[in-house]
Amino acid sequence: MDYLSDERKKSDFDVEAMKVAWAGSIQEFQLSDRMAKLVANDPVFEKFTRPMLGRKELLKNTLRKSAHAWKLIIDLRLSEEEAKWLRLYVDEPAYTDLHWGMFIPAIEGQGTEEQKKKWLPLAKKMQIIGCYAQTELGHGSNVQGLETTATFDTRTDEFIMHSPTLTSSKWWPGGLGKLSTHAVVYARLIVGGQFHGVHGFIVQLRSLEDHSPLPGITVGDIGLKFGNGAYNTMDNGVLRFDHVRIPRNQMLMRVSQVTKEGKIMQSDVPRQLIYGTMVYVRQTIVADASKALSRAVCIATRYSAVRRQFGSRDGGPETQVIDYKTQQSRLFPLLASAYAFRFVSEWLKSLYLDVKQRLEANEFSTLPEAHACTAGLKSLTTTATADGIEECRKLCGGHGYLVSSGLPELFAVYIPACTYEGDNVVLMLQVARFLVKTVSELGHKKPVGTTAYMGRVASLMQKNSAVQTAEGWLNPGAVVEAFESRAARMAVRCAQELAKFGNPEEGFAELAVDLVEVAVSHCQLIVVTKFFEKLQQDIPGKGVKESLEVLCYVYALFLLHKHQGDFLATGYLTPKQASLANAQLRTLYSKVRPNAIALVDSFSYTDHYLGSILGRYDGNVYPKLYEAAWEDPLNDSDVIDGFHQYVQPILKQRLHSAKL
Ligand SMILES: CCCCCCCCCCCCCCCCCC(=O)SCCNC(=O)CCNC(=O)[C@H](O)C(C)(C)COP(=O)(O)OP(=O)(O)OC[C@H]1O[C@@H](n2cnc3c(N)ncnc32)[C@H](O)[C@@H]1OP(=O)(O)O
Ligand SMILES: Cc1cc2nc3c(=O)[nH]c(=O)nc-3n(C[C@H](O)[C@H](O)[C@H](O)COP(=O)(O)OP(=O)(O)OC[C@H]3O[C@@H](n4cnc5c(N)ncnc54)[C@H](O)[C@@H]3O)c2cc1C
Repeated sequence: MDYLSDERKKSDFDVEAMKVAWAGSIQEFQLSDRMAKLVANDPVFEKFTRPMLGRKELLKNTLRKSAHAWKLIIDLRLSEEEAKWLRLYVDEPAYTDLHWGMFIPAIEGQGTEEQKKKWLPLAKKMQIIGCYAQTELGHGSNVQGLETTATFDTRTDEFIMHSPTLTSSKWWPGGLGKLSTHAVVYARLIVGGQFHGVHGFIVQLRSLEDHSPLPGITVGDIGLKFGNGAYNTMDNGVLRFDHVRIPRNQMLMRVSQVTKEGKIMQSDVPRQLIYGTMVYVRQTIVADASKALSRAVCIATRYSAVRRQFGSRDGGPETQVIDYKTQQSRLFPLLASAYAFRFVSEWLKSLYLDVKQRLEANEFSTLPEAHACTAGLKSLTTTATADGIEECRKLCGGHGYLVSSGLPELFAVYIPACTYEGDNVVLMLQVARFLVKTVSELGHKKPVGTTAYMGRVASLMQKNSAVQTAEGWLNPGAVVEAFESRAARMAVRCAQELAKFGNPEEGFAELAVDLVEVAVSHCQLIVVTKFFEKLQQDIPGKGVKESLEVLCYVYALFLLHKHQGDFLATGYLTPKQASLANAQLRTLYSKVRPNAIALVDSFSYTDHYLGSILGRYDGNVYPKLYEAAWEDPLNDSDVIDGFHQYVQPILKQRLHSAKL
């Protein structure tokens, strides 16, 4: 029985067409759908018991799933795209993520043609397993502060990899702890006693015969992480080198080369390319944010339609909690954010592919913008998603706290995204630097791309909002101009404050909090703009574009309401205009309400992928929750192990003293 069928009948758009809009194209939808079903129907990929497994059992289970996934990739001759979808739906972090997601891209981006020819075939056939060993016990954010050394020995034509201090121990790399045979290790290049910056080196860590660590290498797992199951399926590791020698040609040499004689040769490739793998991964993390948030929102929306509380005076049905305005004001902006992040990630992927092509042709002019966009959007979307998943847990009341709701594990697995691949504050400060530089160059350099609006800074500083009515806010021009003016005014004001400092670095440190706010406002502008640009495209299907339009306004006006202090303080909006935006937001929530279930159905998630009793497609929540309780190992027997030893004596003592 479908307990949500009445809800599904309320929607006024074509859900199948929306599924295609969400996926990006019919081909992408079919591909994703095929992989989702393949995983859901395969018992090896069962995941309900995962949070109850001990660490060793858990990791072994992950290895079994990874091996099975690899066998499917080979046997079914899956394409790279299909393999990515398969990985998504298997839904379990594993050492293979870092192998495919960072080790291989690092070699592709920073290796010479010769190096790529040697290492990539081995890696792509998984004849070696690699990880990305950058972070150390003492430094993660400050990459230039890494302490591991790679000292060139001209006599033997080798680098000596060494960990000179405790804090130089590599710490955190996924896949390093127990599985990797190789790593791209980031270390200080020392030639002729001189430091020449941090570079990547391919280092073999374990024997390809018996997997034991090679001489001079100490390697292991760093221990349990937050939550049950969750990211504990990953062997994040610690690694130390004791004067380990590697051949010279294992330094990744696309950016700088070291000759046999110990000469450093700089190519015309900018140094920043050493950070290139991070640009790639940050871009994929934005896409992952929309997936994680949409998943949490799907659970919370379906459950909010099933759950009833209060409101019945005559014995009739109580109110569905989704009908409370407060519930809508917390849930619908998250639903809109999931769609907004999906579309901005689509745009970011195209920006990245363009930059990648240019980099391959040694054209580097767009790298700074790509860095600012990937860093900023990674930071913005992961922060909102982590907070959003927790909000979804609260939207599900007490039952949201049960592991069977799927939300605790989703939260635990997701939150490190705010830290890995760059701490979110550190990344926003990178965006701020880029914006300050853009403002300082306005006189002689025309800003392009996502900062093009800065070119109209004079008019953005003068013109105020013309909105007079709540309906006036349903105008893309009015909304985008509001976000542009806020971002431009905040950036200019910050640049003026910075100019008061004699030492710019001192000013940057002192004004860091304001600078982060400027960066956030710029990134929100990007997301809002890209959502409106998406709506300019041909989006087929009855009512699909109209529903997306409503979500786009919800996203933008929710942000405007949340940050109205900025809009008011910059003088672009009057308090009346801000309250008109809020009134419009309430109207928009009423428009979302009948479509809410259909909008989450459009994600096309299987019950397996959602992994949530509260988010079941059929809404059959209560019987399934009740059933699941009895499957808990504690309910295997009526009297629990330990009772006779530890509890009964206390009870008996009470009986004894009661008699007294
Ligand atoms: C087939 C199967 C498929 C399977 C698929 C599986 C998919 C799985 C996906 C992968 C899963 C991933 C799981 C996550 C794992 C986490 C891994 C990590 O955390 S790894 C560890 C991650 N660790 C971190 O993220 C560390 C974070 N820290 C950093 O990135 C840096 O230290 C820093 C940026 C903060 C400072 O840098 P620093 O050099 O000290 O100082 P400055 O600030 O002065 O910058 C100098 C100049 O460089 C510029 N620039 C900077 N960055 C970039 C860039 N990326 N680019 C370009 N440019 C960049 C900057 O703009 C400036 O330019 P200019 O003004 O001179 O023109
Ligand atoms: C689950 C997980 C997986 C990971 N996987 C890998 C991996 O595969 N490979 C790898 O190399 N690394 C990996 N990492 C490490 C990760 O990339 C780093 O933890 C991350 O870059 C943050 O660096 P940090 O730990 O040094 O934080 P810190 O920089 O020490 O951050 C601590 C606090 O200081 C603040 N802070 C730091 N610098 C500044 C500044 N300049 N201005 C203002 N505030 C600042 C931060 O905002 C934060 O609040 C992983 C981490 C996690 C949690």
